[in-house]
Amino acid sequence: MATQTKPILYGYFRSSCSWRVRIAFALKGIEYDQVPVNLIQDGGQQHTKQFESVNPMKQVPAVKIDGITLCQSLAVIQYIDETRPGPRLLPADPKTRAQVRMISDLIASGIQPVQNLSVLQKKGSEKEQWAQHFINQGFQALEPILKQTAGKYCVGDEISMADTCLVPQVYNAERFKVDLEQFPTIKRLNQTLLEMEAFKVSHPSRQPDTPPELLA
Ligand SMILES: N[C@@H](CCC(=O)N[C@@H](CS)C(=O)NCC(=O)O)C(=O)O
Repeated sequence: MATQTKPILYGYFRSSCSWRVRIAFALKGIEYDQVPVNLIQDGGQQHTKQFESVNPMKQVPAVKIDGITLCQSLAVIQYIDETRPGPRLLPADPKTRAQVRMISDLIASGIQPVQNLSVLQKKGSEKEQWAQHFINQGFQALEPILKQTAGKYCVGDEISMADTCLVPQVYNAERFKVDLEQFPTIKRLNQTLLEMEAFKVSHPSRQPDTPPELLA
């Protein structure tokens, strides 16, 4: 059950997986503290012994909440959905819930891992082309699925975990110069969601560890 202590998010301003959790916290109106883990500086602070004791996967996000430490952004989001009031991020209806999980997993398991920092670091000068290729390939599948499921948001007209995954992935797509004109549904949903306060306050350009030159 919820305690008085604020959750602590170990994250990085530009990490799409951290942004998913920041969106969920904002949608639920949960106050939290942030501990920045700079994925680039000094060879990556995710590799320190200190952080390894928080998340042995050496990835962000990790969250300390209610006396436990959780990693894996979707597990965190589902935990806060199950324990906190506010908009349901996993709908009650089994069919729409399955669609929310399908879209979230498509992004979180099918797209983001192949363009993760540790993968791109192995690709050297090929990294931009590699990331662009796999995000593009993932979006080719995501677009027709979203065309079927979307209303105002990814699944119907209720905000959900799928939306917390979509916007950060589009942010990565833009970084790697994926042509979003090919994906009108993804583009429309992204624009709609970015208008929402929860997506604005959690944006990479507005975090405590955002470098001054990138602050919005
Ligand atoms: N499945 C994990 C993935 C976490 C992940 O890949 N995090 C990235 C940032 S978005 C990371 O920490 N990368 C560090 C690295 O590749 O060294 C989740 O959803 O939380």
